Amino acid sequence: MSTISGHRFTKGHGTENDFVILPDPDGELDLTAAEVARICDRRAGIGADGVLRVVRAKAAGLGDTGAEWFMDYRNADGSIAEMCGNGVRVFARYLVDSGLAAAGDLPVATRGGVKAVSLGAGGDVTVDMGAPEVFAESEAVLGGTVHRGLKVSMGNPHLACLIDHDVAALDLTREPGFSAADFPAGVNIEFFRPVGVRHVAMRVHERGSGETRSCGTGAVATAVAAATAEGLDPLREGSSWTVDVLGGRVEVVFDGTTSFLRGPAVLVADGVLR
Ligand SMILES: N[C@@H](CCC[C@H](N)C(=O)O)C(=O)O
Repeated sequence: MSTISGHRFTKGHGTENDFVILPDPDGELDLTAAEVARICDRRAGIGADGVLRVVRAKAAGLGDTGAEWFMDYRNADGSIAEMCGNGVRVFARYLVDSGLAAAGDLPVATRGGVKAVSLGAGGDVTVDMGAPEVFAESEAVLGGTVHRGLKVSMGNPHLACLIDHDVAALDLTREPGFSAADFPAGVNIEFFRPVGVRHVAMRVHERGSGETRSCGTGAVATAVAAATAEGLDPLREGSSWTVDVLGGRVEVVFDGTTSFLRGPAVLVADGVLR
């Protein structure tokens, strides 16, 4: 197994949820949590919310999933997560821009299942995020205030809390409190407020990464909670949502069967790790 020293990387982001992309087609990189944390360090490293290791599904030991590529996603603290909605869009952009896949429709294997990603002629990338799993309500505690929220799984765990004031006023420098009984593996916590018709503003504290400027799975979980708060059933009724995040805007569509996430995915730099 090789070390990461001398390894090539690409930096990219989706609405400023940023990632270091490590190409490892043959699965030779034995990436440790400490190495990921060092890469993601914003002062001593390159800086990112997470790492996307690009590995052939076969080399990752996956059976026949129908996807040639596996997104090995890691949070900034080195922990592993099942899914990353912005990450998989940036991952697909990387595959296409580096000639590893053709534009159009592209299946990508993740720990949360195979996701169908499509890259059109413009800069936006859309991913079929699958049907959200909706559970009961739970609570987050922020600055001594208890916020009720909806527990949603997008492959990874979310608690989406509707609040009644501007999301800009929130202090997310520290992890909000949550029920360890409801979320034994930790949770990504979204706070959102309606700002228009089927249009919400959201901020997020991500498990393993802290506050980020966007979260794709979180945007879908938020749209689920916003639709539910309006008396809609996002699993059965179609609706489209605009989600404003600190790093821009993404769109979420429910078609009665599945959910789609659309937004920009941008590559900004290439380099070599020392
Ligand atoms: N930013 C991602 C989610 C990344 C994983 C998350 N921090 C977790 O631990 O579940 C997204 O765009 O979905």
